[in-house]
Amino acid sequence: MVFIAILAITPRYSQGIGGLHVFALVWLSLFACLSTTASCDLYLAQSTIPEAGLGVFTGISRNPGDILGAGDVCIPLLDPGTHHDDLFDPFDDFVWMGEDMGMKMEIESQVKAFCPGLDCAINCNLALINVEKHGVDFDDAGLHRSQHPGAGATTPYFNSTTKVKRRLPAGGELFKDYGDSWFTSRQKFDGVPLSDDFAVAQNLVDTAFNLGDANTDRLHLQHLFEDILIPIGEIWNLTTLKALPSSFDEVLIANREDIGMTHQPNATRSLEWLEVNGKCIDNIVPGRSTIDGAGHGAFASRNLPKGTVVTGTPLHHIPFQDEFTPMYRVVTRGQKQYLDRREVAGQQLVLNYCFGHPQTTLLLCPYGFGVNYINHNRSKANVRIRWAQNGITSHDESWLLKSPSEMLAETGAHLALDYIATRDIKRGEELFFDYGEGWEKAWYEHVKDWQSTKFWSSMYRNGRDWDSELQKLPLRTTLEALADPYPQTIQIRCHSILDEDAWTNFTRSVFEYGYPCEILDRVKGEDTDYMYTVKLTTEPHNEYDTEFESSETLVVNNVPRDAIRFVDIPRTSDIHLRDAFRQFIGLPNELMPEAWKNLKGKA
Ligand SMILES: C[S@@+](CC[C@H](N)C(=O)[O-])C[C@H]1O[C@@H](n2cnc3c(N)ncnc32)[C@H](O)[C@@H]1O
Repeated sequence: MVFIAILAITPRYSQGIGGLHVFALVWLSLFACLSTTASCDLYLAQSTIPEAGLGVFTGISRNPGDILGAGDVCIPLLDPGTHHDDLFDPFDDFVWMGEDMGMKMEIESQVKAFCPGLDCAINCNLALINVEKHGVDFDDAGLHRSQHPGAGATTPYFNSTTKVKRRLPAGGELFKDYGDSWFTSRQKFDGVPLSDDFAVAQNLVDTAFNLGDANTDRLHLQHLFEDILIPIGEIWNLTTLKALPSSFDEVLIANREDIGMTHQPNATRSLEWLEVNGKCIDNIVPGRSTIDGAGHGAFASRNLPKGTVVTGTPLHHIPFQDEFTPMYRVVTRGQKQYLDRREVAGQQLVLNYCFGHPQTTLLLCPYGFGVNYINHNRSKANVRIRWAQNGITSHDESWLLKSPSEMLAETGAHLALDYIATRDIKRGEELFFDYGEGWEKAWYEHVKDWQSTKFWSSMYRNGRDWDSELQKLPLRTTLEALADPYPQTIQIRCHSILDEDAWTNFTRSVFEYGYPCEILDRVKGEDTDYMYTVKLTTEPHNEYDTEFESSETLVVNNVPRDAIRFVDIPRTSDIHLRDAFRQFIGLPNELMPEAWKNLKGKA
């Protein structure tokens, strides 16, 4: 997403071929790619949008509804704007609202979601949105805080997938909608057409064609577009005019299909080009690790002969780790909570997913596909890492000569790693690499220290587990809960659609949160489940929710159980555990450049 859409300067394909032929040629050339067998279903390669960095391409044609990608992790970044100095945020252009990834209840303030893989690498082209976010699952991989030293050390938000919205030819670049505000909030995109501009331009094309018989009036139409509207668009800096097709051939395509299709040729690369210049990114599927307590792991999706580049990953650079990963203590004064910046209470979970080295302050966080699932195992290691080839997947060798301070000025990916199979790997085998001696030592020490405290939390269950376990039991009223309370880590929330005649049930998706509510009463009909009377407190206007200006209390009757759910209280989930394991992955000594060693002699 430093990978950016710069629609205004996207070059158009050449003009001057007869309209209908152009249309046929477009599709012929797009689907000619199909005759070549792709060895890979998804590639990472230079975007077709100029200056937009990397992009993701499909190796096969896709239809609406197809699910792409094996599903990557999503890592919560807790209140990052508060915990770290705002001077440098390497993740800024690469994160989603935590709320959209099911993370809203992690803390009461802002949570952002760092979702490597497709979520990080797909660019936005507002004229040709062809994919959308499909969903994230929640699964703590069976790591219970009373039994596993690994509880809270891995993200439970995983399997983040992407769905196809419109037909894609083999070789087509994927584009997701970042929303108009992503463009309007960045000065460099001033004058870029927004989604409404494309809608109006499409309407203009369709209206012009509807004015008369397209065959008899064709010359008039051609004149209208070529001699009037397109030149006016070049003179006047109107975004709607810029959204119009740039030739009459394209107008014909826009009328026959839609404006998006006029952008498809420029957004498509040949499979031969992708094989040479891209990196295959679908060799990995996630699953529960075969290592007890390690959470999820990465598995080979196909046989991978020794020497195969299993995957490649660009890296976010954090020049000074201490300015990004520490989390400060939260102090409560009256009704308000403050961060005490004098006391570091822990580290952001993302640390466990990044590479570091004791001799440098630099942290490198991979956002490639599936790489964040690969666990440590020295004896069973079947992949190793090496620097990517210069110029491929954003790797710039000159960055191996820069000091961490010199990296401060720039965000975006400038370094990249390849993961190489060190032996033949069979489809379905778990992938491992060596995180290094430092990591292993830290892990064993953590396991040793952790064991003494494991009994205190044996009763803990997260809100989602409570919700499904108590699904069939009547909910306790507030009075009953005084005598028989629910655990202090959970709260009850009711669906936010308040119309009593149309109660909307929670779908159990991770994205719905509702409002805090109390159960005042319940009644059971003869043939019906319990219905509840609830007191619901709407949440005041905040950046996510514009419905209520201030908090209101409402009593609602006849609320079904499916419109009520248990949710974690903020800051109580496993990732907030004080003794959760935090340790970066060791960058091997042989990959560690001298220029980065700003802690040499101090460590
Ligand atoms: C890059 S993540 C690997 C993916 C992770 N297992 C997950 O579920 O998201 C690194 C973290 O995985 C866990 N891990 C990796 N290898 C492990 C091992 N051999 N034993 C225990 N935990 C391991 C640790 O919590 C580590 O900090």
